Amino acid sequence: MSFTEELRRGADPIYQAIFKHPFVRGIAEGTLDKEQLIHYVKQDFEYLNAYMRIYGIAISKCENREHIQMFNEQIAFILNSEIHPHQNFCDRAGVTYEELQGYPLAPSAHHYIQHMLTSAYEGTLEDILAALLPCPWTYAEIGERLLEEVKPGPDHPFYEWMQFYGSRGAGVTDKMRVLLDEWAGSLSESRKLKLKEQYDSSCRLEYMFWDMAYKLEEWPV
Ligand SMILES: Cc1ncc(CN)c(N)n1
Repeated sequence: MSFTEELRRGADPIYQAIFKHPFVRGIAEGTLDKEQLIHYVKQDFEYLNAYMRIYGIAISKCENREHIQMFNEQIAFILNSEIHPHQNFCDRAGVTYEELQGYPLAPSAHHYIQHMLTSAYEGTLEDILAALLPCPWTYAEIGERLLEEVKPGPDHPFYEWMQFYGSRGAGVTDKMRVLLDEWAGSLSESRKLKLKEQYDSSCRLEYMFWDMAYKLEEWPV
């Protein structure tokens, strides 16, 4: 079993909890409230901004152009393509995308971003990949499962969202996995354990991000 297969297997209980989360079920059933969609997009716009900055930090640690190009392509993907699922939620909520931009982070989004930033500033490229990987991996699996289960037509309120994440194949997930498996091959068991902690924390924070959007989480004071 490859290192990233081990990571995925170890985090399976978290993946299963994500698949059952009421926000994810609400996408499948088309039952999310306007406020929940708006809260998600406000937070995810900032999350993806941070994610691109972390790619930038990763680029600063790359030793060759092939790896720089990979991270660069992923920044372009977020800027040019990952606006579509946000637009789907905005259309359903009856708001413009622009009016949901520039809001402060809610606690769980803040925690997730700080976790990735710590990996990026204190760690190596392996640490960064381990912390970043659950983002594309969980969404690809959610999208594939929802397409398979719901078989949505264009009249489903979240048709574009499901198509976007469910029909891209493994894409960026596979690219990151190939690199992480290659690099992990020469690491000690204790370093691999540290990477597993990075990965598991991001999986848990993916769950918390959905929960934050569903419950309209804000700072209590
Ligand atoms: C929190 C989060 N995680 C993952 C993704 C999918 N790139 C996202 N848009 N937002």
